[in-house]
Amino acid sequence: MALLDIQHLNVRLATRAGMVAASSDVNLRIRHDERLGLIGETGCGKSILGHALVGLLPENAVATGKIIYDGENLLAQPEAALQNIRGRHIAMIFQDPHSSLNPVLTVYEQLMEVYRYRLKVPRQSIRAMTVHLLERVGIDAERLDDYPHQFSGGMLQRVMIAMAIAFQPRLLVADEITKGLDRPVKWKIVNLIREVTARRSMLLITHDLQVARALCDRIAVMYAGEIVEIDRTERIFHGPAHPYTQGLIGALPAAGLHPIAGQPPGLTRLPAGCRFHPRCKVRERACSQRHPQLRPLGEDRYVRCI
Ligand SMILES: Nc1ncnc2c1ncn2[C@@H]1O[C@H](COP(=O)(O)OP(=O)(O)OP(=O)(O)O)[C@@H](O)[C@H]1O
Ligand code: NI
Repeated sequence: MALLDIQHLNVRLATRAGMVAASSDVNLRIRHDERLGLIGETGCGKSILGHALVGLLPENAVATGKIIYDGENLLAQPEAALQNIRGRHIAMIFQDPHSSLNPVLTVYEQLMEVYRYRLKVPRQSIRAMTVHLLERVGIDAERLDDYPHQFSGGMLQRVMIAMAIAFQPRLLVADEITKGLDRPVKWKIVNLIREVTARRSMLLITHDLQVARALCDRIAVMYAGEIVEIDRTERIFHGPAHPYTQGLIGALPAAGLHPIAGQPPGLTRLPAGCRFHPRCKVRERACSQRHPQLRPLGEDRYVRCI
């Protein structure tokens, strides 16, 4: 059985411009001890999907379908139950440390807040636990009383990782955690993520296909709110089945940097038929008429193409 089973998830966001279809009939399983990548162009709904898993959707969101964890549908749980799951079972590493950390608190004070909120233990033990936690992510104990602005981007990302693993969650949702980092720092963070996810599951949301390749067992490709392909990582890179995935791989430097022509559709006005057909190089007449389903294409392989 999967650790997390997303079934027929639809997320709609009410905006002035109309309803944004951020997730459309998403079916996705995250297995035990698996790192699953989620890739796709900007605005295709990756972060909204990630937030749905931790019960942190924006107020204007309406979600239907099921997110099954431990036999329970998270979408049907009251906030109190979700608070118990968040952090302890499913934790998110947020995109931007600068906006997620409080600038007027030292790193120790922020981590203490994280612990104090959950555990009724004396201050002394919290200090020791915090030192231990920071050591796990490669930060010296002597930096404990520094403020966020005294840390580099890579070090702040380590603090964010520490906060996310503080309660040993079974699933980490990591959203663009290497964004904006210099190359060497980025690969150090990748190695740290590999270490801290050695015996847990992760959904890794990223634009960086090389990072996804280095970390993930399987990759799900999202386009205009839909999953269009799921496969084992190496097959995604060596023999992608969906023309959109082929386009993403073809846009990599190693493949000659050929971007996919055109833009993704706005999520308030989706094209009929296959959502990718206006940009697809191999489209046929039926592609503008029939909306393809995600269908199995061999073991562990799914594609949404006619
Ligand atoms: N709070 C919100 N209210 C209304 N629309 C939103 C809200 N948050 C996101 N959206 C819209 O939902 C869609 C999906 O956004 P999301 O942030 O999930 O995309 P993404 O794939 O994570 O993009 P990126 O790669 O740029 O982070 C976008 O069209 C976005 O404009
Ligand atoms: Ni995002």
